Amino acid sequence: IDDTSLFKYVSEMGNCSDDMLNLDSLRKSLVREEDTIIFSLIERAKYPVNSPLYDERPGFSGSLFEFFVKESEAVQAKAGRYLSVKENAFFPDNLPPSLLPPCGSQQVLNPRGASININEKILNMYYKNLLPLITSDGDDGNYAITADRDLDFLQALSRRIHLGKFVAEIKFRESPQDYTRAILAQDKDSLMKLLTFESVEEMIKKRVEKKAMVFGQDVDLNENDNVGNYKVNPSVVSRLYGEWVIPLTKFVEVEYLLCRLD
Ligand SMILES: C=C(O[C@@H]1C=C(C(=O)O)C=C[C@H]1O)C(=O)O
Repeated sequence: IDDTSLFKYVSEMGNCSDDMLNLDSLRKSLVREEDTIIFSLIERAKYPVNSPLYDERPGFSGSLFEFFVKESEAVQAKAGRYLSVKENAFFPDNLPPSLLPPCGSQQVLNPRGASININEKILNMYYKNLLPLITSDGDDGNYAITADRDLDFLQALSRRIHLGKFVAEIKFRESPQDYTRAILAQDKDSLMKLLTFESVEEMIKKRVEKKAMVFGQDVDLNENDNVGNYKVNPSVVSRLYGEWVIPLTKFVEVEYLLCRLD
């Protein structure tokens, strides 16, 4: 197979509607995900760290948190959540099948790339880096509701980060020649350079900080009473994006591109 037919093959593979594969409209979805992420972060931060939730417990084959997530994901799998290529389970092994049939939507992604799931990485980052940053010390015993808030937040993070697959697909289709060269060489550094837009990243970090100020302020009827009182520290939200959300999205983009020609 020569280069020209390879480009033709890969550009035609998985045709789909224009707005699914348009960088501007996909970036609008990423902006909307920011709201979900910040609101769910505020909700989780309402509770202290509640660390016994994450400790191994006899009778649970793991922690109470793992039990909560696995059971919740089993219900959601039956209701068809994971039929969507945008949704990835945290514990994908042994999930029950969906009780609903697949909706027959078009596969726009490379099938191997579509199955990338970095939730284990996201979960490790959550335990190690995020929880200590966003929660206060302490244990108020509200484990089930805390686990529920954790899961909402984690699902929002995971959805945003895995949208990197679609971003990568669009970028590939926009410049197949440049990407194909780097993919054939399996050159991660070049792929990272090609897909990075620093000005977009800077704008995002500023915007999420501003959103955290707006969403996290106390609202009452006296003007200017609550300036500077935020439910989560806005600079933590900017850090969340700069150190984890954006790098992990780009990690997914690179992983997707590496197998785009398989
Ligand atoms: C997601 C994109 O790719 C990269 C990752 C970004 C992000 O995670 O927000 C932003 C810009 C790019 O460096 C994009 O181009 O929109």
